[in-house]
Amino acid sequence: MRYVGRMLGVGLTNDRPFAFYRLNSRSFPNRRAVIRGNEIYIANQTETDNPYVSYPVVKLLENYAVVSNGLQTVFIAQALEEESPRKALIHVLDAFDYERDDYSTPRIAAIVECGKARGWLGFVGREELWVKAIKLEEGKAFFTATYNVDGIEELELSFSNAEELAEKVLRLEFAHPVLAIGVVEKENGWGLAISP
Ligand SMILES: NC(=O)c1ncn([C@@H]2O[C@H](COP(=O)(O)O)[C@@H](O)[C@H]2O)c1NC=O
Repeated sequence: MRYVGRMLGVGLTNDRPFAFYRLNSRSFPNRRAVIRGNEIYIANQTETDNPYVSYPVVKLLENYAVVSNGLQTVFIAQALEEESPRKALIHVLDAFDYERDDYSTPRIAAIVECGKARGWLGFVGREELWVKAIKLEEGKAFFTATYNVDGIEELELSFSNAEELAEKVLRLEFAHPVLAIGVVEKENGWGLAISP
């Protein structure tokens, strides 16, 4: 089974944008996701000095939802107060750059906007930095990942709420699943769910 490390995506269902995150991990499988107000944190449960395994993974703003695999989540959210999603991703991913670990693990990020059939994905690795605005299509998701995904891939996803999205994402066939998070635009804001 393919190992993609951390993966995140954006999509559209029932005319509303959604985003998801799936944490796959070979080295640090003992992790939890914790909702605190309008943010979700990944908390590693074992003793380590690795600085990359506990981090804010989701931040919700009134009009945007930001998802990423590291500390950049909060900086992207902050940049969105002044800049477009495209500029926010370019500036923050360029500033943070890839992780200085044994794998030069890329930093990845996604943004969706309330009421818009548009999403943004970004990636910074050792060899490349890219940001793409994506026209979302009903029933489809577009995702990227830290390892073994070339750019952006598509998959079919249909669900009726954030819980079901998180469950379906966790069932996708990629190796070493730990947890999944669903973020869905609702009538009055964002819905969040974590699986398991
Ligand atoms: N964000 C994360 O959840 C995360 N988990 C692991 N990493 C980094 O990636 C390295 C490889 O981890 P793994 O073997 O679990 O794929 C880890 O040593 C760590 O530096 C992460 N950094 C980026 O994805």
